[in-house]
Amino acid sequence: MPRKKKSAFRFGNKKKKKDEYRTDLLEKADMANDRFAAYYKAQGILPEPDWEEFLEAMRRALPTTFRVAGSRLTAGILNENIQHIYVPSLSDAIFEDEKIPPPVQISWYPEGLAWQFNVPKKTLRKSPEFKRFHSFLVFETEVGNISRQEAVSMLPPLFLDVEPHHRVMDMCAAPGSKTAQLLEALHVQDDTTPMPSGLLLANDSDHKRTHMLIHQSARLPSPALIVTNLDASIYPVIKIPSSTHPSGKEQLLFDRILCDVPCSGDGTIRKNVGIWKTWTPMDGNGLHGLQVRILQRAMKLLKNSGRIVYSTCSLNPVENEAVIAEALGSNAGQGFYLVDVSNRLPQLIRRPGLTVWRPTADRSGQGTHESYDAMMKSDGDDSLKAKLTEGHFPPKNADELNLTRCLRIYPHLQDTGGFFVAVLEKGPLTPLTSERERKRPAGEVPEAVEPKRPRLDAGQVNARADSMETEGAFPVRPQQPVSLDAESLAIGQAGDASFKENPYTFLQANDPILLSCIERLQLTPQFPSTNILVRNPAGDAVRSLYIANDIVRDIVQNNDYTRIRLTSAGTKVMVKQEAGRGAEAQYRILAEGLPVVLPYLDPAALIIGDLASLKTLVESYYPLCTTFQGPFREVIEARNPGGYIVRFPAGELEGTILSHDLLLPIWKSNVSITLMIDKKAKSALSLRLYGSDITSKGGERKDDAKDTPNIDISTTTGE
Ligand SMILES: C[S@@+](CC[C@H](N)C(=O)[O-])C[C@H]1O[C@@H](n2cnc3c(N)ncnc32)[C@H](O)[C@@H]1O
Repeated sequence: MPRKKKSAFRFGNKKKKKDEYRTDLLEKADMANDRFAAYYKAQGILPEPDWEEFLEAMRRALPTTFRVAGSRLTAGILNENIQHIYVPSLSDAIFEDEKIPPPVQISWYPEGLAWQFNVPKKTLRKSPEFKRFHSFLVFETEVGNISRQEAVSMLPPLFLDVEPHHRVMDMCAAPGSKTAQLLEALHVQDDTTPMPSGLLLANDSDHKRTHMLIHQSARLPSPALIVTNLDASIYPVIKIPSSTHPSGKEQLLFDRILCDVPCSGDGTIRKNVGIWKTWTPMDGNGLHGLQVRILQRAMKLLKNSGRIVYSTCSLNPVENEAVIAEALGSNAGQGFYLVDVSNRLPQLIRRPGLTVWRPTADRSGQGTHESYDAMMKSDGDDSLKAKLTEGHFPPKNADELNLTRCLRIYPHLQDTGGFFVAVLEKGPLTPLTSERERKRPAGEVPEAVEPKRPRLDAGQVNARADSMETEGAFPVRPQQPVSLDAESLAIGQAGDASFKENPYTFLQANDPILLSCIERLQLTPQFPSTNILVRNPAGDAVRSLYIANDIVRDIVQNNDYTRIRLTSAGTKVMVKQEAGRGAEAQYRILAEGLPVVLPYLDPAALIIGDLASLKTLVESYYPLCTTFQGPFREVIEARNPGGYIVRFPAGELEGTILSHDLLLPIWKSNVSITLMIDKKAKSALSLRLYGSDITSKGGERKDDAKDTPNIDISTTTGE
């Protein structure tokens, strides 16, 4: 429940202005917690002179930050629009006699694609200069071209260095802001190769949240994406065909793994101000065990020479350096080490990881101990001592582990949230492990890699809120409990009957529906017919056809879908469309599936449009074919009812500039056509092209195209 706004007047005018940015006012005097102060001072996370500045920053509202997302081409165009149209138009903005600062680029984010601005929401909505920018942000966010994400939350994917051929796992992925970044990296060569050979396996143990993740990732539709719903700490072996043995299978190992683990989230206190009231050292203590097990599991799933990024939005060393140290300690001899990333993102101000810290099981934050032995020898309550393990404490070999290579980000350094990142790599095999590998018969899945049943932490763990949910994109409580119940722990080799999602089935390449689809849509012989899936128990081509790349197909075909709790695979590319009066239903290519299908579309199938026709299609929902002029009208009048792709060549008309060719799907009925993109995407396109939303609202018919079916142009996923 949002807190009731309290008056900010008692701070006087100057203070009031700063607090205007808050949506959830808690009086500044209440933004204090003795337990927090006692504990973090004892940890020595900062030099004493920095403490007040740090606390002051922790109490200020977080600036709005966003990232220009989506495909490289769209991102480039949008970023130029922000830089050359919106920023200049906002440079002299005055609101209530005060000059408002325009958005600025976040200095350390590559290619200037991330932005920060400190403007109260009220100003955004009321000031005319900001209103247009606000609409732009809203529409482009809706269509996935802009991701409102906390600046520090953008860091882990940057350190992961994902390439299009990598097999990547995002172990705790929901709601998916980092998954989106990883997908973008996987698709970075989309202009030439829209079907990357790599994989992104995004997982979350919370079923509801996996659906947020799917919704979120649908904004960058990918044939390389799989979503599963499992406990990452006991993630099962995924089998794929052996690369060396024709009929054998091998374990899927990953080149890159992101462990953005559940944490206490005290680094998000600037937006989750409720943490001020509730924080105790026990929040982090209780999560340490799960965090270690997730990281240890990731280490088992990593290829040699692979990379793991471990991150939290917590400042607590027990959730950070202690986890890294314990996981490295338990994998000694496996070639893991902390990577020195001090030369990466030079504009990012960071502090080194800690080598000493002082855990406590005392809720007051007092009674900290330098080591496990010291705690055990101390007077005090044994039941409290039992809450801490040796792993909560600094290891004796902290220097050897290079814990200072971890990154700590503090709010006062660059006006961000608090964050922790560690980059781990696995070097080449040690002689001992190489020997074991050599002895295993070719193609055999090693048994030892299946996770053991872990020791359970007492009670439940709290999943921390991440940027998207608290920024209002999803109505989820920030501290959602995730239970580690016996059932989820039992997922091993056997299927999971409690899993209720529909299975995916690949169509035969000679499936008659698929063949007729290929013929009607004029797809070339190179179209990957063996990579088309449907989602229903019978495996029938019902309403939607999905496409997956080869590695996704291998996973779906070689693993029981209930065992891996397969929640999503590949991306939807075609749907069956009712064709209206008397005509037969047929499949059409979805706008979001177009980038993947386009390379297989016979160029003769494309209709060439013009900028005047584009404007008509954007303005109205079902314009009659007779509304159009010239060659475009001739071509569409000659076509049978059905779905087509129109190429609008780059050009200029009456001040409207189309800088790149635009490809859009249309549906042609007997007498009218309609643009097959959803309303928000259409509004975003309109704003980009014409500077305002010229679309007719609500999709009412402005003509008498009575034969036009009511077309569902939503972009939701699922059958
Ligand atoms: C910090 S959030 C992840 C945020 C996400 N990476 C993003 O950028 O949007 C942690 C996530 O871990 C999930 N989680 C908690 N326990 C888990 C477990 N044992 N296995 C997998 N996911 C878990 C929670 O449901 C939550 O979505």
